[in-house]
Amino acid sequence: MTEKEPIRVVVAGPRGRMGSETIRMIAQSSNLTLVAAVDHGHDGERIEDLLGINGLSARIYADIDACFSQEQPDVLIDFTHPEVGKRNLQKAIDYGVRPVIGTSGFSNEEVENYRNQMDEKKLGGIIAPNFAIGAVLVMKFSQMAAKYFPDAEIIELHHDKKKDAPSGTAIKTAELMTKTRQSKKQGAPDEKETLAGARGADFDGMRIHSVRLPGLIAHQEVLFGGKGELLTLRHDSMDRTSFMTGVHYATNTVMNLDTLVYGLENILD
Ligand SMILES: NC(=O)C1=CN([C@@H]2O[C@H](COP(=O)(O)OP(=O)(O)OC[C@H]3O[C@@H](n4cnc5c(N)ncnc54)[C@H](OP(=O)(O)O)[C@@H]3O)[C@@H](O)[C@H]2O)C=CC1
Ligand SMILES: O=C(O)C1=N[C@H](C(=O)O)C[C@H](O)C1
Repeated sequence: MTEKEPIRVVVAGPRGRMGSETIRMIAQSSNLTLVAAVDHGHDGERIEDLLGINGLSARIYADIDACFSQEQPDVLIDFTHPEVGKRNLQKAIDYGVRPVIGTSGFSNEEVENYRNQMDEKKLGGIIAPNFAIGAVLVMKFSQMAAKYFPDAEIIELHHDKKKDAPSGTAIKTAELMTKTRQSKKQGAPDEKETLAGARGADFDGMRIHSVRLPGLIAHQEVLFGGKGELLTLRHDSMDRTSFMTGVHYATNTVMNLDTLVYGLENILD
């Protein structure tokens, strides 16, 4: 019996909170192999020297074109910054590398554009605003609940190094809720903010609030109010390992896809 070749993975953002956790996950995986990393500095260095993980001799490239043409990876995993993630995804499509994108900041129009390009090439990939299984379940449960409770508010809470607000997860949750929630402007019709921003961001009349504090990792609460009752859905990522089951699963799954999927919920059984 022949052993299956491991999936050849490149990670963009290897020094980051998520990129470094992803590299630790790959190092422990029996069917993934890290062939290189893409960083905007540290060109030519080795991952083991950069992260202190013994035995990971994968090279770091500052130039993604050089990385893809020399290493010929199967999959790119990207945890960088919104603008960088978009550039890297486009490069992955150009080189026929399957993208697994965790970086936030993609609009529906952008996803559609990348999907059209990938459909033409029959290239599999995923953009997932959140790879934690519990967070994905909160999104799905919120979609169910919004049908019965159109009055809802999302509170997302993150560490104070996070660059974007609201979180990609909160936006995706709100988008899923619009599939079942009757559109309405919430709160008193004549409500007035005496301090700008007090009522949070407006998404189809529903409010999203972003909390940023040291000590937090990634958390989300969705509150649904009805006559005499309140339903609260909450998920907490206590540690970035919470995202790794989803990243590993997505990396395996994109090998058998021929389109771009938006959201981990679309590939879970
Ligand atoms: N989908 C999911 O489940 C999750 C998604 N995220 C998202 O992932 C992204 C990264 O988060 P996080 O790891 O916390 O952020 P970090 O800031 O810790 O990491 C981002 C890394 O990308 C590096 N970087 C910047 N430019 C480039 C470039 N051109 N090429 C390669 N690397 C580059 C940064 O380097 P430098 O600091 O030198 O600029 C940094 O090391 C965010 O968008 C976040 O919202 C986060 C957690 C879970
Ligand atoms: O920046 C983070 O940390 C996270 N970002 C993602 C998002 O914007 O939703 C996923 C998770 O919430 C952690």
